[in-house]
Amino acid sequence: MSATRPAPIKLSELLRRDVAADPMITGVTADSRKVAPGALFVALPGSAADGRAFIPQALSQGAAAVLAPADTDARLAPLLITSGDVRRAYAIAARGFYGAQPATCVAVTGTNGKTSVAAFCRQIWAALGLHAASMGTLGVLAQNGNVNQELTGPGLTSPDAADAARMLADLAESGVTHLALEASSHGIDQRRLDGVTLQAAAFTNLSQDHLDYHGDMGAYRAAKLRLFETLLPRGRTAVLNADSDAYSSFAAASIMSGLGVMAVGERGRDLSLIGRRAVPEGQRLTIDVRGSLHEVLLPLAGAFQASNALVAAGLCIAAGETPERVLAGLETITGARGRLQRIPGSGRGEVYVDYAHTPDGLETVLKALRPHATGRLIVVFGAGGDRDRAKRPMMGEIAGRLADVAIVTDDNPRSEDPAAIRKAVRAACPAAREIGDRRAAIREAIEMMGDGDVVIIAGKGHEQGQIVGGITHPFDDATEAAEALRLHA
Ligand SMILES: CC(=O)N[C@H]1[C@@H](OP(=O)(O)OP(=O)(O)OC[C@H]2O[C@@H](n3ccc(=O)[nH]c3=O)[C@H](O)[C@@H]2O)O[C@H](CO)[C@@H](O)[C@@H]1O[C@H](C)C(=O)N[C@@H](C)C(=O)N[C@H](CCC(=O)O)C(=O)O
Ligand SMILES: Nc1ncnc2c1ncn2[C@@H]1O[C@H](COP(=O)(O)OP(=O)(O)OP(=O)(O)O)[C@@H](O)[C@H]1O
Ligand SMILES: N[C@H](CCC[C@H](N)C(=O)O)C(=O)O
Ligand SMILES: [Mg+2]
Repeated sequence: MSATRPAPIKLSELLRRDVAADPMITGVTADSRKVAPGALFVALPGSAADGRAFIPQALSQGAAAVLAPADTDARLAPLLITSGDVRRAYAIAARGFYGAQPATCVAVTGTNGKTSVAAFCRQIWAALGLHAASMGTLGVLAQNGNVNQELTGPGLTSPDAADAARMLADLAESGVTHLALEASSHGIDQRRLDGVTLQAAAFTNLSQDHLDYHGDMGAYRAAKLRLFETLLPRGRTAVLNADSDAYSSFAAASIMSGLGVMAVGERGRDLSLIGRRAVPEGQRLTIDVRGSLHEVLLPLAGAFQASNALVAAGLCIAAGETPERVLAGLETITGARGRLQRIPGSGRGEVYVDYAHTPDGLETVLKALRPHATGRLIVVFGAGGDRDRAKRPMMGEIAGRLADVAIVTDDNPRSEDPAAIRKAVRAACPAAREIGDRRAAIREAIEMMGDGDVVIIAGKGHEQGQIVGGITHPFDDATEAAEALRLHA
């Protein structure tokens, strides 16, 4: 991606407050290793380290000023500015420094479906002739007509605030006018997107994930609600999936925050899904847009993709496009990489790679594929290390109940003992097979696949590595599945 080099700006202008001295600031970063002369270093207390420990390093590398939490010792830096919400101050300063952003930015939050919704928005806008982009788990993808460009590769779902501000400025400079961002609960909680001006925001669903970070579902929901309560300016539109159990709390919070609510889904009153029929090319949707009926051929399978499609359509409408044009755009979309991705190459059954890594995601994808299996439904899955442990038996129970054959394998054990993770998963599906080596597990599933069987390889989707200890070993489910299909042709 082209590196935007904004002009230096006075510290007082950047922070919009009086300061003891007013140097010209040449960069904004929360990482001491990236400090260049003239930078504003933002010292953030984090989960693994306290950024204040790196103030001496930042100063020695030429930091012109330091922004830090309110309780920071003033003697730590010659020019120290404090803030009661230093992460928010960081995001706003980064935005101020980099300046530009695409004119229309929308954000989507929810446990599952963010990547899909962001990808759908980008494609709908591109189908309407707009220069569009998406930013999230798959990186930054830009689309202008039929030209697709991967500007950055997969990384955090919501990037660090300074990275996000720089990428938004780069996108604006390259002519992108419409951007859909994924807002992860970590990202919202850590204020990574507080500098982005949003035209609309959406919510897909809320189910269990990330309790290792948030502690309980109330705190997890509160993080997601912050997108509507704090980040989306009053008067704008919250696009909410009315089929989610959490809909009413998101609708109430949005109304209390002075937002308009666009309710979408089978129970949605604004974009209402009144009919859905599977066809070989995907599914035919009948959508009621405030009294006018529209037929849409969505070229994707699965009820959850219809739900994501409605949320994406709602966002594009809330951001200014007409329903007719947006619904026509839906007919052109393709699925996001690694989300219910069909791997070609078998005359016997069907093989899919999918990113289901939560209980609800796994249940949803198994239910979506069941109608495709005239034979058995075979699932290969695991659970991530250093992540929410309560998910493990829940995912095991779901696989045991909804699949005919479940194979428990490894999915990024990280610092944990892989066998212990598999044991926790299998506690709820004792009949499952256990094959720790993911390649062997995939080969076993494909070897046993017979006519009419469907194999689903869940959990890693687009990921290109298996993280064991601190090492990422190259690994790609789609490549492995294709190779296994070749071996067992
Ligand atoms: C728990 C978590 O979210 N951590 C993220 C967070 O780290 P942190 O603030 O806790 O940072 P830390 O490592 O404790 O360090 C504190 C501060 O010291 C600074 N530092 C550190 C070392 C040094 O030498 N110099 C220095 O200045 C760091 O830059 C940081 O500002 O901020 C960092 C910078 O933005 C992130 O890289 C880091 O992501 C870690 C690697 C991570 O794995 N995050 C995952 C859990 C995550 O955020 N996932 C979400 C959700 C995915 C989903 O949707 O399911 C995502 O948005 O991707
Ligand atoms: N609306 C939905 N409801 C339930 N499950 C879904 C939905 N959309 C997608 N999924 C499942 O969740 C998986 C992840 O989908 P997607 O990547 O779009 O979600 P995400 O919210 O971006 O995830 P992450 O938090 O990891 O970024 C999919 O592969 C699918 O199995
Ligand atoms: N954004 C999610 C992705 C999980 C993907 C799965 N493969 C795993 O490693 O658990 C997380 O970081 O929790
Ligand atoms: Mg995502």
